Amino acid sequence: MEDKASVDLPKATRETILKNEVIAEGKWVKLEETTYVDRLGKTRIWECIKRTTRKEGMSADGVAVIAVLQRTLHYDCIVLVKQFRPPMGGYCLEFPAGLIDENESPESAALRELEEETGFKGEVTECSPVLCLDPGLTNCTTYLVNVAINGDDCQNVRPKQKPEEGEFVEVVSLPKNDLLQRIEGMLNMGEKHD
Ligand SMILES: Nc1nc(=O)[nH]c2c1ncn2[C@H]1C[C@H](O)[C@@H](COP(=O)(O)OP(=O)(O)O)O1
Repeated sequence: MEDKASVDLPKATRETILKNEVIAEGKWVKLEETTYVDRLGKTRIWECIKRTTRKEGMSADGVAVIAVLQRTLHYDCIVLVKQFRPPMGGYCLEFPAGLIDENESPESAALRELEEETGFKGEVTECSPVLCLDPGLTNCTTYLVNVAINGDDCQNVRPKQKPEEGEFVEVVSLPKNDLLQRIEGMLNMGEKHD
């Protein structure tokens, strides 16, 4: 019998980028129009936001740090930061994060950003592959870096933040198990219960 779908559908080709045109550029980000050919051979345009800070050869723009604060006789806590985010017009609770400096490894960037934003010194336990967070909008990429903080260590007993100019960060530590339960609850939200 004839396979009708393969007769009716135009032949698919691989998508190709033709050009990137900068429409507007600021100090930190730029708006580009990307002209590409879709899988059916049609030429299309996509509006993209890119960071200006991405240098040639950099594997990702930034790091986000999943930091677990471990202390004797305390529940393990995830260290988060709360700060005003102008694009959101409000406060956001986030993993400590920041841009990777030139020639800096994701692990070093993670430990540096964690210390700057929270004062805690930690040890990297794992690093993710490069992740894209909003690929329909931006080519911005990040590593998720797991860090363990020994809260009993004297250098972590009274952590002192090292904020950059204009950076105002509040540290919020939440019990790891509570957070995991919440996430698990959210993942189960769509499931049927008897
Ligand atoms: N999109 C941005 N607009 C700005 O006006 N300024 C920005 C943007 N992204 C980063 N920055 C500035 C703010 C800081 O001075 C530096 C470094 O930021 P970093 O701490 O590495 O990252 P964030 O945690 O996302 O601020 O860049």
